[in-house]
Amino acid sequence: ESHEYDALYNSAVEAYLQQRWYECKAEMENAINAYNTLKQDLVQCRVTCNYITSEIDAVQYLELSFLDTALQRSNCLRRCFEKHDVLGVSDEVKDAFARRLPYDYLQICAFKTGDLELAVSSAYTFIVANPDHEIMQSNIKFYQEQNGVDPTWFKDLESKLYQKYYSSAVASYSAFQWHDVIQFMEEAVQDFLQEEGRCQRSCEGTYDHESLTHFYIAIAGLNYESRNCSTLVLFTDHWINVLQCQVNCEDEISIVNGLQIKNMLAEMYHYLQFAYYKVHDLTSAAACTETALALKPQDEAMLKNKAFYQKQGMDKEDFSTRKEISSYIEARSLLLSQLNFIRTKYKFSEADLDVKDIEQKDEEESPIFMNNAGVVISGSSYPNPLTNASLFGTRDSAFLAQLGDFSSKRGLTIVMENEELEGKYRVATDGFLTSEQCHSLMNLAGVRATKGDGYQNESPHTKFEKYEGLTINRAAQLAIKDSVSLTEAQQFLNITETARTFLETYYNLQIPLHFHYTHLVCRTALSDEAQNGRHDLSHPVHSDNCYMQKDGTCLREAPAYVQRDFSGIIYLNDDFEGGNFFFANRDDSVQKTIRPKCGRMVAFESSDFHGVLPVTKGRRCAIAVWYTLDPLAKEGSHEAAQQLLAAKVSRDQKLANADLRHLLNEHDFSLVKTEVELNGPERFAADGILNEQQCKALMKLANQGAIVGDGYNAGKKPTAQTSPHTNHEYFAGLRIDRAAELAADGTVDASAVDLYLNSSAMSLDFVKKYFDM
Ligand SMILES: O=C(O)CCC(=O)C(=O)O
Ligand SMILES: [Fe+2]
Repeated sequence: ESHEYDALYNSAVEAYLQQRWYECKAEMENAINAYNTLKQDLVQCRVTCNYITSEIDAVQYLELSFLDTALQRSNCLRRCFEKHDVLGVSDEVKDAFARRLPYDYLQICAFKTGDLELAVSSAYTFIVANPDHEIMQSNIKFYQEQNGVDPTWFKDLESKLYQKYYSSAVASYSAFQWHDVIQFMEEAVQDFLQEEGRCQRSCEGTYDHESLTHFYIAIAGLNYESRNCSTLVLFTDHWINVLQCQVNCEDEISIVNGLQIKNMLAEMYHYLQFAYYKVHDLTSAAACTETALALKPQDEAMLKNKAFYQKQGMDKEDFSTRKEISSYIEARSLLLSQLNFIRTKYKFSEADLDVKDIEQKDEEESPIFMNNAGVVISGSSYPNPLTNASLFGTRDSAFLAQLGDFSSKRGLTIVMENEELEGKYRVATDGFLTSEQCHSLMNLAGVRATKGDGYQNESPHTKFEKYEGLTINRAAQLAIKDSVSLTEAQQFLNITETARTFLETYYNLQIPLHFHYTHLVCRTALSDEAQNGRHDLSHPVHSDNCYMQKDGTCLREAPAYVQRDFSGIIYLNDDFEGGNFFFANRDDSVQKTIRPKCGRMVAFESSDFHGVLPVTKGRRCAIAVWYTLDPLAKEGSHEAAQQLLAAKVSRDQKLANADLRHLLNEHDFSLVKTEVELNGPERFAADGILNEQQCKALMKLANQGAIVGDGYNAGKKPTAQTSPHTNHEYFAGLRIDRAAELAADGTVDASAVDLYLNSSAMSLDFVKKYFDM
């Protein structure tokens, strides 16, 4: 059956499809209004029913009294939802609204009916949530170029109050309207906090309908001793999701005009303290400074401000965190500790439970290792580009054929994919290298991987292994100096390029994938005796683009390499013990291991938790490549290395010419740059054509014989003009024929003129030989 809200939306879409523009416009506006009211009702129900659970203490989660309360709450919600008919909307329609699709339709229908203002704001509202939508981008451009379009029409119709206030406050700040900054920003703060509360209420959503009632009924029917354990795990999983969603709320809403604002709350108090200072309200300024610090401790600017206000005579009492924020922080830390509690306390029972998750862990010993990347940084995360669905093409038969073709042409075999590797974007592929190639790359690593390149000689991860690293750039540098073989360095580059194009193809990416960083790494076990008492990993569980938190989440924020989207590790050997790669669970335990072998690549989303089991015997080598979708973040050195090697090839080709080689050797000339480095055909740079002494002699010749205009005003008398190019310089020349005349009448040194003649002849010879003429 079709629900009321679905019907409204679908009928508007239908009108659009049938080009009934006026109806489309009216109905879509209706649907949008109805949906917004619905969202408010939904939150209101949760607020109303929430008091029932609000008293629950974390420890009570296991108690029956909690289940009792939960059941009451569930009933309250159900009554409220029924009253407002808030369940009457399908997931598809919910999704459409979440993606702001209605504004895409509304934009067209409004335009067709001549309502340019609504068309413009709809387009803008849509692009705010879909910034990469190309068609809408060009629509926006089109509207910008239309006559009679008012710039204020480009506004976000879905923008929340706090977003409007925030924008107004920032605009007032730019206009030095301090009182307005205060007024708007104070409103923005209040509404931000309310919105954060609404967001938290919506997090409780996923379970409210359908399964929630069943679930609570199921749980309430059991007594404490005989409770069904898998139901409890189900419940725990759900509750973790809810808490996690609530923890994320702050970041989730820290967006203005489609832009993520880092530490938005702290930022607001930053504006406030400044505005209060400007209106000479130092007490409020001090309080806002302290509040900003409570939200973002160690903020340098704010610490300086505090010192400044102290100097202005503000006392300790003046620096008190504002009440709304102290309670906000308190509530937030309670949330975090609940999340932590439920994650750790509930885990213990899992060992006794017969659930799928646990069975898998038994395949492999699953040691719990400490992760040493527990850096906690507050603030908002780097947005994950992979959430943009339009990034990936459809995996239809045409695509599969193309992938098959690509793989077979290069001798690649996909051996394990998402399903088997239990994740998203995970793939293991064999055949990237032949055993000769593996050999020669291991040789490259062995001969030249040096201390300080990529990593130190000592492993950054464990004292039980030695660590060698070689970056792509250094490999190229070494090849230039003939310290390593050019072919090996080229292989290093080529293999990463093949891997890159493979992943671009495999993921069916609609935009290019770039290198972010590349290096070759070998881990070697120290002696057998040295392995005694070893309990650590070769590479502790980590993520390649974010910081793992104690609570199992991951903070994608600098200084983590936030731009990394995919990781690919290409293995060079398997004749070592231990050293399996593994994907990790959120508690650092092993989820799935993969045995390295020559030519095998394992690729995954960089945020995935993973690590390397201890290498207990032998040497394990791999090429690690990180990729980014952000063209601005692409690895400069990868291209530089490619250039260097190409330059080397081109130079080697030139030097294959024996005449040129001879000339270079004979005169101590050196070829510095060729066409490749100079970015164009028939160009070169060479050193050593003249030595220092010769340069001095020619400079002296110029000083004695050069005159204004010579060479440029040939045949004419020197003019008053100082330089043919600029009025700010004196420009003098000495043609070779006039130099000869001057030598003949003794005005200049004849040997210098000889040198002038010889060196130009030499350069002619060089040019002829270089270009093989
Ligand atoms: O060598 C491996 O298998 C993984 C290495 C890794 O995860 C890393 O370097 O970030
Ligand atoms: Fe990694």
